[in-house]
Amino acid sequence: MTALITLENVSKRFDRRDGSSVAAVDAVSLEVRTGEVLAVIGYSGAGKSTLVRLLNALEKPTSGSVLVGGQDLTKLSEGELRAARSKIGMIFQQFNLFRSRTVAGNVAYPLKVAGVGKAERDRRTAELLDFVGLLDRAHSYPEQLSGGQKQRVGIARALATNPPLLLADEATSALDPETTTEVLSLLRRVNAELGVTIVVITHEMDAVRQIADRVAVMEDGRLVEIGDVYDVFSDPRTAAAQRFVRSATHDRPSADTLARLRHQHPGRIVSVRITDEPGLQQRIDTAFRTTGTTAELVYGGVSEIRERRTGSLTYELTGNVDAALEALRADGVHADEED
Ligand SMILES: Nc1ncnc2c1ncn2[C@@H]1O[C@H](COP(=O)(O)OP(=O)(O)OP(=O)(O)O)[C@@H](O)[C@H]1O
Repeated sequence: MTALITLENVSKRFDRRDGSSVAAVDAVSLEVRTGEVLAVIGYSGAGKSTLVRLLNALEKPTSGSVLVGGQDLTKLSEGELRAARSKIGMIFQQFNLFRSRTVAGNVAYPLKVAGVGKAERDRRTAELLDFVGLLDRAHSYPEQLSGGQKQRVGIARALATNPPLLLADEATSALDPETTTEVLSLLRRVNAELGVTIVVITHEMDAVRQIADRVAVMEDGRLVEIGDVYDVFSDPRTAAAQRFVRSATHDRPSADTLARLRHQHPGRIVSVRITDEPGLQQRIDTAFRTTGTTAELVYGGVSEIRERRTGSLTYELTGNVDAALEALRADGVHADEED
């Protein structure tokens, strides 16, 4: 798969008032593949917004290069940058719609700026509003719309000039969970039906789970983990990714739940990772049976990511628990004793 965006060893430092400086983005190398949905996650201050501003050339890196569609953004003149930016659609948390323009006026605006004639503008605007399901609201004003509808207008407007790339900066953070799901499924259609590559910046792991093909985890300006969303969810490698996954999946007991489980169950509490490997349940049962261990299922959850099974089951084990754990691990089953 070819790369639409390549970041090579990109850093962005900002000077602070006290004379020190902060690396908002610190030596990040990253490829965004043509046609994928890549989610970039991280807590507040991790450097996500700065990364987006580097991708659309609103910031220049202190060092490193940013290639979009083979063009090094750091080497372009201001005129060339404007042209490059017009090939990148953007949507925002606060929608950033023009309040004084109608829905159709908002969507047509980038076409007007690009010098597209009225007839073609009207045709394209209607086509986009139809795509996002808002044709009947063409003459409404933004303030007459719900948050989800506003974001759908934002998406239509971002796509007006047919950009191959869409950047979504916290695009669902102001929406309730149900509306979030609607907007995310629209973005999935934008990707699948229009072939637009999408970079989603978010602190919401649930959004990642619903939309992304791959996920990149940022912490203190650095890219600490990147992988297929299934792999990162089912086997997060770094502490930062583990924290995020825990926040979105509730298949492992929380500290409170664990305390209660311990109170009710005197045996040892062990969580086993569930993946989509065939025959996994049978292998788990065999490890318990052959070691004479009694297993009582006390907690757990199994769900799907990208149509693949993932989750965790927590057992109270009594009997020869050490031998059971050894048998599980020897068979490649990931088992953690809860501490
Ligand atoms: N223009 C700036 N001047 C000085 N420091 C900045 C500037 N922009 C960002 N920073 C600093 O860089 C770091 C990363 O900020 P950034 O906004 O990119 O993080 P973020 O992950 O997007 O966080 P949030 O979700 O809160 O926006 C922070 O420490 C921030 O204070």
